[in-house]
Parts: sequence; C-alpha cells; structure tokens
Amino acid sequence: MLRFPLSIREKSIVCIGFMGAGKTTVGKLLARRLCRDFVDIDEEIEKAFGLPIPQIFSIYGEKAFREKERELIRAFTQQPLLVISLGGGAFLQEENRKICLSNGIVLHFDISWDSWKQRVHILTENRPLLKDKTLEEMEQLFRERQIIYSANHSQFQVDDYEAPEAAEYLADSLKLSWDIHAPQ
Ligand SMILES: Nc1ncnc2c1ncn2[C@@H]1O[C@H](COP(=O)(O)OP(=O)(O)O)[C@@H](O)[C@H]1O
Ligand SMILES: O=C(O)C1=C[C@@H](OP(=O)(O)O)[C@@H](O)[C@H](O)C1
Ligand SMILES: [Mg+2]
Repeated sequence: MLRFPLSIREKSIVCIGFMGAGKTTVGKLLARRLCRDFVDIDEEIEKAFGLPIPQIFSIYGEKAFREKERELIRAFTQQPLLVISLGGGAFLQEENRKICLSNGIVLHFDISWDSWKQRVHILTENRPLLKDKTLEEMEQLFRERQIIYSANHSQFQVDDYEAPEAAEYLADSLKLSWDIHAPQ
C-alpha cells in the first residue's frame, strides 16, 4: 500500500491502448528519457508462468492470464517512479482501471484504425486475440475496445510519430506539465 500521497512528479506513468499501439516500444524509450525503470506487465506475466503469452493462453486459458495480469498490475502500481506498459486488454477489468487511475498517470496511446491496419502483419503472430481473426473481426474488436481506453488522464495520438519521436514528445509534455502543476 502507498503510505502517503505521491506528488505528481513521483507517480508512475501507465501506458494503455490497443494491441500494437506502441505501449511496449515507446514506454521503454520514455522510461529511458525520464531516467525511470520500465515494467512491461506482459513480460512480467511471461516470467511468472515461464512461458510466452500464446502458450499461457493455450495451456492455462485467458482467465488465468487475466488473474495474473491483475495481480501484477496491483503490485507494480504501488511503486512510484516507474513507466509501466499494460497489455491492451488490461483495462477491461474495472479494478485495473481504478488502481491505475488512482495511483498513476494514465496515458492512452491512441492509434487510428487506418494506421493500425498498416501494422497488422507484425502483430498477429504473438497475440492470441488476433490470431485466426479476419480484418473485419479485428476492426470490430478495435472499435469495441475504445470505450475502455477513455478512462485516462491524457491521450496521445501516435499515428504521426516514429517510436523515438513519440517518446521525446511524451517526455517533453510530461516535464512541461510537471513544471506547470508542481513547480520545484
Ligand atoms: N510509433 C511507432 N511507429 C511505427 N511502428 C511502431 C511504433 N511503435 C511501435 N511500433 C511497432 O509496432 C509493433 C507493436 O509495438 P508494441 O510496442 O509491441 O505495441 P503494444 O505494446 O502497444 O502492443 C512493434 O513491431 C513496434 O516496433
Ligand atoms: O489486448 C489484449 O487483450 C492483449 C494485449 C497484449 O498486449 P499488447 O497490447 O502489448 O499487445 C497481451 O496482453 C495479450 O496478448 C492480450
Ligand atoms: Mg505491449
């Protein structure tokens, strides 16, 4: 449990958004720019099971994956000064939304369907929820999921940025907002 309220400068940054929006890639670069440790919840789940995500889904099922996801989000969001990237389905669970919004700064990585479509070929292999889906079914999932990402503190349109530029933009914006809201 957090023992005292954190200042806005200390809160962990929590990256949310649809699969493939760039949460893992950009989150890692953002952490480096802010001199923070980076945690990818999917990677932590894989470590906990000792298996890659597609095998966790096929052997233990999505329910077990979601339970571990919730447990790890609860644990890591107690810590300050991290950049934490969640999986795209984490905000389906109300508990995850609540804990991230109260403990962290939640950034929505917002990607348009047109940009996302360009990435689909690199995404299907390791993401069980995309495997065996038609493009139309993926679009339906993409649109259904948008509502859960509206639970955020700030959103960032990723379409026009390569990953390093996205991290630079986010780091600069965060620092500016800290200077305005919590001048040192
Ligand atoms: N801003 C970007 N521009 C172009 N490609 C990107 C960008 N961000 C991520 N990618 C690529 O998209 C794929 C998915 O990125 P990833 O960070 O794993 O997304 P997420 O964690 O949101 O699922 C990776 O192959 C990554 O290299
Ligand atoms: O949207 C989802 O339900 C999922 C997103 C994935 O993470 P990324 O969003 O990092 O791809 C991963 O957690 C798992 O395959 C399920
Ligand atoms: Mg990821």
